[in-house]
Amino acid sequence: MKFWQKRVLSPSQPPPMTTIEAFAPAKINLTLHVTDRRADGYHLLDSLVVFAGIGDRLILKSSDTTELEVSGPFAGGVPTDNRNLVKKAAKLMGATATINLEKNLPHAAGIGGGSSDAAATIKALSLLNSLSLPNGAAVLGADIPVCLAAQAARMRGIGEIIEPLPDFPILHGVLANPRLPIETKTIFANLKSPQNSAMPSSLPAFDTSDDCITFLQTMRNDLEAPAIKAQPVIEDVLHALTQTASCRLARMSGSGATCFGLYADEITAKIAARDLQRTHPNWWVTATTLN
Ligand SMILES: C[C@@](CO)(OP(=O)(O)O)[C@H](O)COP(=O)(O)OP(=O)(O)OC[C@H]1O[C@@H](n2ccc(N)nc2=O)[C@H](O)[C@@H]1O
Ligand SMILES: Nc1ncnc2c1ncn2[C@@H]1O[C@H](COP(=O)(O)OP(=O)(O)O)[C@@H](O)[C@H]1O
Repeated sequence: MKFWQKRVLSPSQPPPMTTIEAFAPAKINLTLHVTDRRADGYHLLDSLVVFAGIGDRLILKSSDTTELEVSGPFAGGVPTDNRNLVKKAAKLMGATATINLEKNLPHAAGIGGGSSDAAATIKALSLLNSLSLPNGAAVLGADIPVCLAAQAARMRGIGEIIEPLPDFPILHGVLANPRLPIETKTIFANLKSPQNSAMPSSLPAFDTSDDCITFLQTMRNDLEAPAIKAQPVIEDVLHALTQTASCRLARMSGSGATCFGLYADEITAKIAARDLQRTHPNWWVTATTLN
């Protein structure tokens, strides 16, 4: 018997270690219309969601136990115990792994960092262990279904109804966060009225990014007002984005505090990001694609 045959056939031989890298992009709510509140307190949403070119990065290695190490510029304050959505995702999958999470996104920031990490973990563990994707992943959070889709989509219900928009144009944006965490629950609780108009039942065709921005200008984020009330600096972020050269639209994402500006092209967005970072050195500012 050749040595390699022996290795394959020996039952005492451990399986070869398998490693997978995963990208967890930031989620951006281009619109966020809150249309009603359910009896259980959760709100019905109508939201146009896209994903950024920037995000967290994960490395998962097969292991008999789950260990999580968090590194990166936003590691501080992220729980590494069972409260971390990555660990919750592994538990939901019934799988174990050694996981390194490089936290590049600010947390509690309205850009679904934790949800995107969890969705990336679910997909990576399904590949590592030949498991099918679970149906009930939404138990981990309302943003999990859209983060599993990880593509431009209209999101409705409390987040469980996902309609992918495959031909969505690439937008060029700037993300800006004043480095103040915001608790999603508090912002929903401070909403004046849960009953607001939905987006049009059928969305227009977005042939170009320009078509899309023109449409977005007529839409809203209903959580903007309660978020500004909780953290008035958000108004400064929106104002500063609006003031950048050639900004076509400035709006808050999710429950905040991250806001985004939209621009006609990559170079305009990069110049806006550079200028905004110069005038507000303490904010987190980045230019990115969105789609
Ligand atoms: C607002 C959104 C918009 O995409 O984004 P973020 O600001 O979190 O990024 C999401 O709906 C957030 O999703 P997620 O962060 O997963 O929320 P969950 O953990 O399920 O819920 C946190 C709390 O937010 C409130 N909540 C959340 C979703 C929803 N449709 N209605 C709600 O009222 C509830 O009070 C809930 O207790
Ligand atoms: N992997 C994770 N990354 C970031 N935050 C996490 C993670 N797992 C759990 N959390 C917790 O979830 C909370 C919300 O984080 P995040 O998903 O970034 O915010 P948001 O829902 O506003 O987009 C944080 O305050 C943090 O304590």
